[in-house]
Amino acid sequence: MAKLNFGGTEENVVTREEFPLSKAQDVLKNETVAVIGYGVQGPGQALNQKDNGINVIVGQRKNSKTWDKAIADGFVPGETLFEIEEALEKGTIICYLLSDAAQIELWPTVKKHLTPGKALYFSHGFGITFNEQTGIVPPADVDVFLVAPKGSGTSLRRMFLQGRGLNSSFAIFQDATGKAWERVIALGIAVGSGYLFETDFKKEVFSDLTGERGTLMGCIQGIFAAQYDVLRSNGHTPSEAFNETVEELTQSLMPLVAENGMDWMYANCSTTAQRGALDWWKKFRDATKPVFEELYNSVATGKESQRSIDSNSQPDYREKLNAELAELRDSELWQAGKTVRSLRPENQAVEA
Ligand SMILES: NC(=O)c1ccc[n+]([C@@H]2O[C@H](COP(=O)([O-])OP(=O)(O)OC[C@H]3O[C@@H](n4cnc5c(N)ncnc54)[C@H](O)[C@@H]3O)[C@@H](O)[C@H]2O)c1
Ligand SMILES: CC(C)(O)[C@@H](O)C(=O)O
Ligand SMILES: [Mg+2]
Ligand SMILES: [Mg+2]
Repeated sequence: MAKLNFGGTEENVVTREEFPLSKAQDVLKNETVAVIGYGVQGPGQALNQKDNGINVIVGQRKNSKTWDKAIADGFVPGETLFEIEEALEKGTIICYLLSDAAQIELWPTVKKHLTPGKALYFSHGFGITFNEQTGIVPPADVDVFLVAPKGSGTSLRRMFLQGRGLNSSFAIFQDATGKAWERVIALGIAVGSGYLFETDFKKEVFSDLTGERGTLMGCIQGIFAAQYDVLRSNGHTPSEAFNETVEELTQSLMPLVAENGMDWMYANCSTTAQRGALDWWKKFRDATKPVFEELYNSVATGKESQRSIDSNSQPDYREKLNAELAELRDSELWQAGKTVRSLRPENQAVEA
């Protein structure tokens, strides 16, 4: 494993150079990787493994939309697509990719099929870390590890098809066979990770829950809404407010940050903008830091996981979720966004 310097701290990472696909294929050549669940991560990970020449099968409930999606994606019933129990029986590595709440319900069935030497793979530290809430306690004679792609399963697949790779963290919770390390790294490469950085189950779930509730999803929508509202209440049009809040960020400035960091993006804006941004960023940091402290505490005390379990296990979960998503979709901000997106030249019909 290479040790790299991350801003002054040395950390372990595994690159594709160190662990090429050919090595992953060799490690996994006698394994049957059973991907259980075909929601968001399931398709990304299963398809990337299939395209990478790994012996992968999918376990999914028959007569479900995602069963049909798996067929449309090229998995063949009776050959590479099975009912969940059949896939659990055939798999030597079980990739447990149901939603975190659904993993609780299916756990007794999964456990039954975890015979000695098999491996249980997660993409999140949730089930194991919060085992008092989930009841997920694996037998001692199986390997237990995770590869957690740091992004949506949709991006994992898209980036793979573009010849790129999303980065993932990996962790080993239990090494029963003595081969957990090569198995987990091989899987990490096979699912399309660009590189893998080391963590443990608890750190993965604490950081992941914080990130998605924070800057990645929750906080960003919150600050978009706040700035948009201020602009609108001061008489700015929806198009101006949206462009100055969201469109410029996603289309122009964040790609520059992704390429070369925040200072470089600042350096490529006007001296006027630089002055203002440098004056204001610490004020925003100080205003939001207490909220992030509250959030981390809510994660670390198990409040967030319990809330996810309680709400995501309800039978009308999908309907309630759709209503909450509709509230966002129908808001003026995102309706303005829809029009703005339609105006991007690449989204306009080509003129004859
Ligand atoms: N969504 C992502 O992009 C993402 C990113 C990183 C990690 N993860 C982790 O990956 C894992 C899978 O997440 P996901 O978002 O792909 O899951 P998901 O919510 O898309 O659900 C996956 C599958 O679970 C099935 N399912 C739901 N309830 C079921 C039940 N009771 N019995 C049988 N099947 C059931 C659904 O049909 C679906 O096919 C989770 O641990 C999650 O935290 C997800
Ligand atoms: C894609 C995310 C937000 O990184 C993931 O953590 C998830 O739970 O979907
Ligand atoms: Mg997450
Ligand atoms: Mg995440």
